[in-house]
Formats: sequence, structure tokens, C-alpha cells
Amino acid sequence: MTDKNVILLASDHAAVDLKTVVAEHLRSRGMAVEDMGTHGRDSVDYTEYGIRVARAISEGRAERGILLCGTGIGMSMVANRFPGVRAALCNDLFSAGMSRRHNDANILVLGGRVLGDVLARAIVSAWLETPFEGGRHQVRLDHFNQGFCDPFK
Ligand SMILES: O=C(CO)[C@H](O)[C@H](O)[C@H](O)COP(=O)(O)O
Repeated sequence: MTDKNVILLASDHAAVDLKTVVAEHLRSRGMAVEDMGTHGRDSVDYTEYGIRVARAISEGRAERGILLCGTGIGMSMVANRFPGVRAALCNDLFSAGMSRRHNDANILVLGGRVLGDVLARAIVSAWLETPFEGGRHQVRLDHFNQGFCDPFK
């Protein structure tokens, strides 16, 4: 069973400060946050923390997550390997909205060395508030579920 009101969060050391900003922003919006680490500024591997959130979303333990690393690139690479995960790296507002409207993204990825606090908060709000449009976009997402995008099928 998933809890729609819980957002899973994780980052590496490069984005741990922005993760705190994002967590406070989510709580101020009345959302519950499960912070899956890292919790300090010591150097860690983004892979270890990315899989925590991606696996939980893939297994249906929560509906949405937010991952952060220096650029967001590494976390995106990790998360999109998990079945059912649609992770979107959005370091701008337009992409954040579109990742929901067209891609039904269930993980938002942010770059802690790219974004300032104000823009990061705005991106998170846009991502939370924007609904999926369905229709032709659902047809395309179904292709993922049907193995259409699997290279060896
Ligand atoms: O994975 C990344 C890039 O795709 C992240 O930006 C990491 O945070 C970054 O590579 C960490 O770099 P560092 O030199 O080890 O701090």
C-alpha cells in the first residue's frame, strides 16, 4: 500500500544542503518526508542513495520521490534503470511541469550544484501541482510497460 502524502528523498553529499531546503519546503506544504540519506557532507556515492528511493518507488512503497546530486545526471541514470520509475531531471520550471503533464514523472531529480534555493522550491511546487494529461501521452508510457523500449526485445 502506498501513502500519497509521503515523498521519499535522497541525495549525495553534493546536494545535501539543497535536500534540506526541499524537505523543509515539502513539510511546509503539509507533506510527510522520508529522508533516505545521505545525512552529512562526507563524500558518498550517489548510486547507493539513488537506489534507495528508486527501488522503493519501483516496488510501490511510495508514489513519488525526489533525488538530488551535484548535477542530477547521475541520480537520473540510476533511477531510470528501475522498472516503473520515470525519473525526470528538471533544473528549470518548464521541464518540471512538462515532466508531469507529458511523462507522469514519479521521481523528480534536481542538481544541487545547479539550482539556488528559490528556484528549487518553485520547481518542486510545480512538479507536485501539475497533473498528468493522459491521452496520447499514456499511449507512449504504455510502450514502456509493453517492453516496446527494451533494446533486446
Ligand atoms: O553524479 C553526479 C554527476 O552526474 C553528481 O553531480 C555527483 O554529485 C558528483 O559527481 C559528485 O562529485 P564529487 O567531485 O565526488 O563531489
